[in-house]
Amino acid sequence: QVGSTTSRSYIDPHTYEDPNQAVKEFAREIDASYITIEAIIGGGEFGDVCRGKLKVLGSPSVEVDVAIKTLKPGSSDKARNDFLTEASIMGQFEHPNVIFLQGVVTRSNPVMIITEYMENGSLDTFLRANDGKFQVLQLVGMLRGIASGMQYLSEMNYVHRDLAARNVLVNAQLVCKIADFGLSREIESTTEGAYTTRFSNFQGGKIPVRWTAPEAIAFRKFTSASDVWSFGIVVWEVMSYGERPYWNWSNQDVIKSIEKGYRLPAPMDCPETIYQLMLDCWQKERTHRPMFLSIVKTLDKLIRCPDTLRRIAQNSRPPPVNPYYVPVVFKCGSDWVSFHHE
Ligand SMILES: Cc1ccc(-c2c(C)sc(NC(=O)CCCC(=O)O)c2C(N)=O)cc1C
Repeated sequence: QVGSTTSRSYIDPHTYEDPNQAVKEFAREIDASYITIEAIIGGGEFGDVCRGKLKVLGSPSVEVDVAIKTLKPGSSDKARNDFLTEASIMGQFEHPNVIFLQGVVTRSNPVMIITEYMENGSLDTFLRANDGKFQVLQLVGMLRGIASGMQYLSEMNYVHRDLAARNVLVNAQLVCKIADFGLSREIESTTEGAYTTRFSNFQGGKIPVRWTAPEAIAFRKFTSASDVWSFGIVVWEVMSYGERPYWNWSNQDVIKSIEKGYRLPAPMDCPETIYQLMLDCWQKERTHRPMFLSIVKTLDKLIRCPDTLRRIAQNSRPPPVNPYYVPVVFKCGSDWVSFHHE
C-alpha cells in the first residue's frame, strides 16, 4: 500500500476454516461476571442492543459504560457465526472514528458483543431529533470524522458497502464513528490496483439502492470508490438533518434518474463547497471520484477557514416533482431490495 499509514490489511473472517478461530484472534474474551446489563436500548437482527457497565480489568471497582449486543438464546450455529463476524471485523480496527470493540462473551450464554457506549445513537435519528440545531461548522466536523474513519478503513482494504447515516454512531462529544460491520465480504486486488470485492455471501444479495454507486448496483463492483459515492449521500443526509435521500421515490426511479444524470439538489442552507464535494463523490466514473484521503484534507481546509463555508449553494427550491412518480398504493418499506427487483 503506497502511502498507507497502516501496516496491515483487514482479514475477512470467512477465510478462516473455523469462524471461532477468527473471533479468538481478534476479540478479547470477557467473563460475563464483569458485565452488568442496565437497559435494553434497541433490537438488532440477532437479539437485543443494551446499555450496561463493564468492570475494568485490574481495577474491578472501576466501571465503564458499554453497549452490548446479545445473541438470542437458541440461535443456530450459523446465526452465532454471523453474529460474531461483526466482532471479528471490528476487533481488527483501531481508529477514533471507528467504533471500539471491548470484547465478546462466547463461553457462556447469552453470547455477547461489547463495545464503547455511543450516547447519542445512530446519526440519522440523532439529526432528525435535532433539526436545525447545529452550526454548519459542527455538521462539517461530523463529516470530517466520518471521512477520517472511512479513510482508515480504505487503507485497511476494507470496503464497507453499507455506509449510511443510520450506520454511523454519535457519542456524547458529537464524535461520529463508523459502525455496522455485519456484512461479510471478500477483498480481491484486481489488475487496476483498485481494491474491489468479488461477491461473497452478502446477506442474500440485497443492497441499499439509494446509497449505492451505479457500478455496484449494475454489476456488484464494490470498491472504496463506491464507498465514496455512499459518503456523498451521507453528506447530503447530514446537511439535510436526516432527510431521506430521494424522498419517497421508488428504488427504480432513483436508478433511472441517476443513470440520466440527475443528482440530489443542495440541501437548504448548504455551503456551496460542501455541495460541490457531494457532486464530486457522485461522479459516474468511479476513478474520477475523490479518495477519502483528499476528502479529509478538503474538510480540514474548510474547517480551518470557516469563511469558505459562508457562500450558500443556490436552489433550495422544493424537491423536483419526480417525472417517473406514479402514486403507489403501498411502498416497499425497506431500503433493501434484492437484485431481482421489487
Ligand atoms: C456491536 C455494536 C454495534 C452498535 C451498537 C449500538 C447500536 C446498534 S445503538 C447504540 N447506542 C445507542 O443507541 C444509544 C442510544 C441511547 C438511548 O437511546 O438510551 C450502540 C452503541 N454502541 O452505543 C452496539 C454494539 C454492541
